[in-house]
Amino acid sequence: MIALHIENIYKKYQGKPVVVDFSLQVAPGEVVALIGESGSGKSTILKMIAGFEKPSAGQIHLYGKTVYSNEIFVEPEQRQVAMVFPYHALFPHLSAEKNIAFALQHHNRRQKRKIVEDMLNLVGLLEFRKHKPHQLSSGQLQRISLARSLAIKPKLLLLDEPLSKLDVMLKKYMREQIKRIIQQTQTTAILVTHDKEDAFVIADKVVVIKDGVTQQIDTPQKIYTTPHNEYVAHFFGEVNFVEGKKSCNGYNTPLGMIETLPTTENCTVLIRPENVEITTENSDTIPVTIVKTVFYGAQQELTLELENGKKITVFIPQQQKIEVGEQLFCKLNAWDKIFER
Ligand SMILES: Nc1ncnc2c1ncn2[C@@H]1O[C@H](COP(=O)(O)OP(=O)(O)OP(=O)(O)O)[C@@H](O)[C@H]1O
Repeated sequence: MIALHIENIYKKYQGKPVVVDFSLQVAPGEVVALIGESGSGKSTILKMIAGFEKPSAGQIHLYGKTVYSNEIFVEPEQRQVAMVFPYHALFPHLSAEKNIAFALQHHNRRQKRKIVEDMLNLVGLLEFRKHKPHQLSSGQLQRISLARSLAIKPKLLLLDEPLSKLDVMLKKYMREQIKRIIQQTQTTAILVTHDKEDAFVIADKVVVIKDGVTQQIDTPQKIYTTPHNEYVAHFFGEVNFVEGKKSCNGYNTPLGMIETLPTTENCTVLIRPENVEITTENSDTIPVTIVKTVFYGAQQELTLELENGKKITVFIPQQQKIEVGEQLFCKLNAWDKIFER
């Protein structure tokens, strides 16, 4: 059984395509993150799943039932889909428990009390049940909002940038809380984010979108280690690209020989900053000049200039003392991916 099956949906606004031939299958209990730059069409996809927007073409099925096609449009309230927004959107005059109970219009009092208590326990806020929104912190508000969405046992939970308004420390904590709560309730969920850590920590599967077009659908590990293209590689952190030319036992690059079986004349090699080492050793190494250093706490980021003028970014431990202007050497410890051309 597939929980959510999206087939080739398109969306245009004023003639401009914002979602192009988007397809996705989500298994029950799976958590999928849609990630992309601002304006890439993520929220539009979420709105089409919820039924707040109609696709220009394509089909959407929820647990085998078609909720959108040329002939069919199931209203949002009939889809059993819940949505969590970055702004918690709780009623300010109602307590936490009443906000959660509000979603449970079709239950009797006893059922309501039980579900509300279960939900407050789930999000770890039972003792705050009588608090009104203004008496709760941002993280607590977001957890109550999640509890309210989950109270109706939705077939699908849609999370639109739920952590974007939180500070860094709270974001990290809430990421883990959301993951735990979703796992514990075995909820099928789609998360929209532009933060790679949200996607990597919370999701089982990540969809990278650029200008409405899917670039890759994969596990977080595969997205990071085997990106389909240079855009995906770039999106998930600092990367270097160097040009390679075919030679008898690999590709020749400005960072040395990459030993592999060359299949094309030219290639671009993806090298992550952690795979380049700085050394004073001048044999089997490449001479470089340090042109920039940036302190990031546990590590520092260096910009190196090769003899041909090409600049490379590397990360080194904070303890290694290196100054701008120093002439040193670098060594390639590993390469990440070859894009053949
Ligand atoms: N109702 C609308 N009418 C016209 N254009 C719209 C409408 N809603 C969204 N758009 C446009 O569609 C494109 C995709 O918007 P969308 O909100 O889906 O992107 P997003 O990836 O979610 O961005 P963000 O991360 O900033 O929320 C944008 O160019 C946006 O301006």
